[in-house]
Amino acid sequence: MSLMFGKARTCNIVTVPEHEPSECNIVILGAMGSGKSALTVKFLTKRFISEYDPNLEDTYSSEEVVDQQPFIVKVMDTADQDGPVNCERYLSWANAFIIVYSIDNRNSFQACQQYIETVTLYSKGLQPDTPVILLGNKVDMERYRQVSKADGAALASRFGCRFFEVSACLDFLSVQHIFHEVVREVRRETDRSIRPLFISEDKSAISLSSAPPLTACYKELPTPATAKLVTVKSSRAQSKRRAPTLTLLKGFKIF
Ligand SMILES: Nc1nc2c(ncn2[C@@H]2O[C@H](COP(=O)(O)OP(=O)(O)OP(=O)(O)O)[C@@H](O)[C@H]2O)c(=O)[nH]1
Repeated sequence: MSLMFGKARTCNIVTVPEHEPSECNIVILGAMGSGKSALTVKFLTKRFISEYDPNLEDTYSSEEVVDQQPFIVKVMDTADQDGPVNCERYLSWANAFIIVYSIDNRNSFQACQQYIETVTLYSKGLQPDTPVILLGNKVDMERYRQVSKADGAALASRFGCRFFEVSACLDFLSVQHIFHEVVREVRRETDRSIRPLFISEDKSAISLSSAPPLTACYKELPTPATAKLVTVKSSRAQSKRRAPTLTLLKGFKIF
């Protein structure tokens, strides 16, 4: 078991028995209203939510197949109210971060910088590296765009992050593609950190290409709610919104 809090991250690299999926913990960060929950639910259920409980924060789990390899993807949909505070709960748990802003809200973009700085500072020097993906959401709101694609790309490149734009309310495959790209990044980083080149006696380099599949670093807490059929285990507060909607999966109200 590795520690949940504190900077010293123990990397439990374990050999995965054949047929057992690897695990990948993804944390979604960003300003309130940027679309973190909508993206999470779209990925898990292929559906777009337009009303939700902004105080809910939980972790969901979904079985995914990425490049013919099974993964258990755990997604923590965070609910920070005022930027990155009390980040310990996710920093040491994450294998990757998706930092979301809304392209029609400049403030949400500015908030991303703080998140990127926080997570990159934390991850500096850790092995494997923790990929960070910057994601401009709500491209369906092009008319109201306040953050150009070039601005998004520039911020991402400043911190060495991948960058995408998407809409949680448009096609599912684009959203799924981003989550799968995150899994690929994590797998690449994990492979890079656990498959060093060995110099044999005759000085020729051989890689461990025949090594069995290995998991990403998986930290045991927090316990995820099981998803695909998502369940929500906890609420930090009662919902502020009381629209007459079908309440499905507890927190998420899907029209
Ligand atoms: N037009 C449009 N609206 C979106 C999109 N994604 C989310 N929304 C809407 O934006 C609002 C905020 O979305 P959420 O997913 O709840 O945002 P959040 O980042 O989880 O917000 P907090 O829980 O408050 O941190 C909701 O009204 C959503 O319906 C999108 O891609 N396009």
